[in-house]
Amino acid sequence: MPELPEVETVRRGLTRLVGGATIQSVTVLYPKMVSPEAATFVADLTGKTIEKIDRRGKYLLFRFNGDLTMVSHLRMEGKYDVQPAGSPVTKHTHVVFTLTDGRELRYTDTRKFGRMRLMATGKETTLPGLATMGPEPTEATLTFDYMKQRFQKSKKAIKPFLLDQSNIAGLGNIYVDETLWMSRIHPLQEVNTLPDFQIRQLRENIIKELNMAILGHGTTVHSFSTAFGEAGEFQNHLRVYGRKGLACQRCGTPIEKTKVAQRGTAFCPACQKYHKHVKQTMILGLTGGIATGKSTVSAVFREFDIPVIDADAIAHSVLAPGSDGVDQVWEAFGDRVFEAGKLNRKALGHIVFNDADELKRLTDITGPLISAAIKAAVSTYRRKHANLVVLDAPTLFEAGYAAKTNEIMVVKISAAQQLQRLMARDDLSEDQAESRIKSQLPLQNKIEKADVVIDNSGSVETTRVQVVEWLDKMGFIKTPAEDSAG
Ligand SMILES: CC(C)(COP(=O)(O)OP(=O)(O)OC[C@H]1O[C@@H](n2cnc3c(N)ncnc32)[C@H](O)[C@@H]1O)[C@@H](O)C(=O)NCCC(=O)NCCS
Ligand SMILES: Nc1ncnc2c1ncn2[C@@H]1O[C@H](COP(=O)(O)OP(=O)(O)OP(=O)(O)O)[C@@H](O)[C@H]1O
Repeated sequence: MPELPEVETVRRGLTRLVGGATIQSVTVLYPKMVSPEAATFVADLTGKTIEKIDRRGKYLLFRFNGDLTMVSHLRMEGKYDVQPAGSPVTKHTHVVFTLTDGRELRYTDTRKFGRMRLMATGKETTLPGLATMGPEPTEATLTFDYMKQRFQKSKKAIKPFLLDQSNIAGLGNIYVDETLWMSRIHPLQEVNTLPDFQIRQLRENIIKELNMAILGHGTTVHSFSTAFGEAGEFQNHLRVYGRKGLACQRCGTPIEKTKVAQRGTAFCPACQKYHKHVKQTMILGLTGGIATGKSTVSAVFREFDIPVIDADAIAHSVLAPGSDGVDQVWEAFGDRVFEAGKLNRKALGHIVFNDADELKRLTDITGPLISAAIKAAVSTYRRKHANLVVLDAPTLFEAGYAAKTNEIMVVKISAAQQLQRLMARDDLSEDQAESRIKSQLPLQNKIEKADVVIDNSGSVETTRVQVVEWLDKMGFIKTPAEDSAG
C-alpha cells in the first residue's frame, strides 16, 4: 500500500504532468468508486481546470477552479497515469479524465479499493479519515511536545500506534519498521514507556526517513509506480523491511520477522530489545578511526558534565600490571612482549597491528574483560539515573558494542589528515601509522552505519559547535530556568 512518500511522489509527478490542465469530459467505468453519484461527479468536473494538487497524509487533494476538491485515496493498488486520448484502456481502468489537450488522466486499480470524492474545497477536512488525522511528519508540524503528550496517554504497542493515522500522518508498514529500527525501539514496546530521548530520536528519524524516501521516488516492493510509470528506488535503501534472515546492517544479527497487530513486522532482535521498564539513560556510542578525534569530541561531552566511558582506558586497565589480562597475554604471546617483567605495549602493538590473527588472539583475551567492565560502568550510570552516557570506543563495531547503544556518533576526517595526525601524535612512521589504520574497519564503513557524523576536519571549535548542536537537539542542554527548576 502506498505510504506518504509514494503518494507524495505521485503528487509531484501529477503536478508536472497535469497541473493546469482542463477536463473536457469524464468517463466513470466503475461507479462505486466515485461520489457523489457518477452523473453529478462527471457534470461537476467537466470544464474544470486542475489548479493544484495537494496531499494530506496518504490522500491526494486535486484542487479545481470553482472551489472544488477531489479527494483521492489510492488504497492498496491505485495508480494514475497519463496517456494519449483513445489509446487502449486496461480492464482495471476505472475512471478516465479526458483533457482538452488530447491526453487522458486515467485511474487504474486492480483491487478496486480506491475512492474519489468530490466536494467543496475546505469541506474535505470534515471527512472521517481527514478530520482526525495527526500532524504531517515535518520539522514544523510534528513537534516533540505534541509527541510527548500524545505518547504519554497511550499504553498501545508502538507499531500499531504509529500505523494509526490519527497519531501521525502518512506512515505505513514499511516506514514504521524502518524508523523503529533506526530508533532501536522494539515494535511491541508500549508507547508510554518510551523515554524522552527515544521520542526525540523517533521524531527525527520519521522526518528524515520520509524525506529520503521522497527523494528516492518512493519504495516499490509490490506494485507501486510513479505517475510516469516508473518504479521507485527507495527499496534499495531499506534496512529491515524485506530483509528477514539477513544481517542487521548495524550489528550483524539476523533480522527477524514476526506479526504485530496482524502486520508482518521486521526488526533486529539485538538492537531493538523489549524493555519491561523505562530505560531512562541514553547510551551514545562514539567511534571513528584511530586519531580521527574521538577524544577531542569526548572532551566536549565532559565539559557538559556528561559521563564518558573510555574503552581505551578500560583496555589499558585490563592489561595493568598484575592483572589476569596480563597473565593471559604472557601465556598467549610469551616473553617477546615483556620487558623486565612488564608488558611492552609498543611491542605488542607492533605484532598485532601487522597480523590479523595475532590481533584476534589478543582481542579474544581483552574483549570479554573490556566488555564486562563497560557493562558494569553502564549499570552504575543507570542506577545514578544519568540522562546520557557516552561510550567512547574505537572498535565499537568490530567488538560488537554497537547493539548496546541507542545512537552512534562517528567522527570523521580525510584519509590524509588521519595519517598525518596519527603520525604526529604517536610519533609513528608512515608505514606504522598505515598498518594501524588498516587493522580497523574502514572509516567509510563506519560513517555508513552512523546516526550522526561529526566532521573534525576543520578547527576544534568547529567540531565543538557540532557536538553542542547535537546535545541541544536531543534536549541535553538545560536552559538556566530548567536547571534551577531541577
Ligand atoms: C595492542 C595494544 C596493547 C597497543 O597499545 P598502545 O598503548 O600502543 O595503544 P592504545 O591501547 O592506546 O590504542 C591506540 C589505538 O589503537 C587502536 N586499537 C586498539 N585496539 C584495537 C583493535 N583491537 N582493533 C583496532 N584498532 C585498535 C584504537 O584506535 C586505539 O585508540 C592495545 O591497543 C590493546 O590492548 N588493544 C586490544 C584491546 C582493544 O581492543 N582495545 C580497543 C578498545 S575498544
Ligand atoms: N580539529 C582538529 N584540528 C587539528 N588537530 C586535531 C583536531 N582534532 C584532533 N586533533 C589532533 O589529532 C590527534 C588525534 O585526535 P584524538 O586524540 O582526539 O583522536 P582519537 O580518535 O581520540 O584517537 P584514538 O583513536 O587514538 O583514540 C590529536 O593529536 C589531536 O590533538
